[in-house]
Amino acid sequence: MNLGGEGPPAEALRQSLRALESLAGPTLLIDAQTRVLALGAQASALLKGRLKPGQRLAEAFEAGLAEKLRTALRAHEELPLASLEAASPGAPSALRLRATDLTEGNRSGGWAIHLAVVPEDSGGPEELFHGLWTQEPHMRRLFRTIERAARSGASVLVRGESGTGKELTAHALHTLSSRAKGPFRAINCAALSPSLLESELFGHVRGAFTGAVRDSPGHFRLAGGGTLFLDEVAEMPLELQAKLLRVLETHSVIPVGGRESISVDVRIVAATHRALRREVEQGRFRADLMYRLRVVPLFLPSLRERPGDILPLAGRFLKDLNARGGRQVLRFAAPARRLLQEYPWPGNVRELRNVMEYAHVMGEGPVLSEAELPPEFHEPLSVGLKPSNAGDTHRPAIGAPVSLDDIRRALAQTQGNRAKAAALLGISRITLWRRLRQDAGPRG
Ligand SMILES: Nc1ncnc2c1ncn2[C@@H]1O[C@H](COP(=O)(O)OP(=O)(O)OP(=O)(O)O)[C@@H](O)[C@H]1O
Repeated sequence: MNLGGEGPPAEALRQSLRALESLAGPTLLIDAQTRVLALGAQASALLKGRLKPGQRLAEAFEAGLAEKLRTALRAHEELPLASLEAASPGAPSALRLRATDLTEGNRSGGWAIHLAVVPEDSGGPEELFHGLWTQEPHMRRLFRTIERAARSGASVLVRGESGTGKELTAHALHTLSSRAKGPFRAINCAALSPSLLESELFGHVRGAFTGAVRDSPGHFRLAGGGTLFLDEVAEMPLELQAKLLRVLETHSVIPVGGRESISVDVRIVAATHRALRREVEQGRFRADLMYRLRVVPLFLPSLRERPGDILPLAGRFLKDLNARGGRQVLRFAAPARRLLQEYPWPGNVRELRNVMEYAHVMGEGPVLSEAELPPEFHEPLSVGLKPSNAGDTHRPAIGAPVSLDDIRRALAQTQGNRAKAAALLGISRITLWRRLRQDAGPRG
């Protein structure tokens, strides 16, 4: 086994792998080029010796899976980043892969890949948990983690793409906590200008700025005894991050324009679609605040990563729509099922609900056909919505000009929400607005 000159001694590595396997199950380590560095005994047995150190993943798995895996690995997630299912050749079951990025700073460390066998029919028992429905075992395990985190009272950071249920999760954490009788307040840090966000969060005193005609308590005080949900926390400007950290450390706020600090008793649940660790590395987020917020990190998988949930969830939304009267949809036509299953769902469950509403209204009769699905289902993937992978694939390189196409894609992905689209692209709302106006200019 050649691990290169700098690697750990083979025996130490074998021991680490043994330990890893006893904690996380079958595990293998690969380098940045997806070449296998080492396999644990469990992984080796599971793969029936098909994969050997030195081999690339593509040599052991069918081409489609190797490509999917590479795409997921390139996305550079900090937590279990992808569950990829594929028929493992020669076996009646499917293999699920979860990868953890081992990169430290600029030094690419490759990935640890954890393997699990899932039965061909992975549809396990279903569960509806505080508005979140699933039949995916991984999601059900997440629900148990939410229950435990709720009881602990620790700060929770929820990570997931738009529409994956971050706010529902925050609400569940509140409802299941000892603060359930207190208020639940939510604020979207991407939707407000920095000064408005500051006064909305921390409050202001009368006369603090033009228009401040009376004192305002701010969300921290309004959420007293309860939970404050800070959505899209990564979009918070650095100076406000410093102020937020101070509030969390001192348990007190000083309203804008005020002198007195006022004590507050609030549990924070924060959410973001970004990898906070990467934001910290790039100087956009304070490391001390990240550690403060992510005492318990929770990762909500995208709908693409739990394809078994797509059709049952679509069916549930249709049932709700049928119950309103009017059209009664009883089943999907086979091509519609296929399109729903293959679509990348950049807007996740929220988008699925909207698509079902559209189709329910647009069509007639008991069978929902592919023609009733919205236009994006009939465009080639290259011009339609691509999987967003936490939105970051649509973010142009820093300093690169943002094209109108980038803006259109981001707007489609955020269902027309300009603040979120601008945040996704890493530009200000004003720049986004100007760019759209420039485009509209010649036409009127
Ligand atoms: N697992 C799920 N089961 C049923 N409905 C879901 C599920 N996940 C999300 N939804 C639906 O999607 C909607 C959006 O959920 P939520 O607001 O929690 O997402 P979010 O991740 O906070 O989105 P955003 O980041 O865009 O604010 C919910 O109102 C609900 O209808």
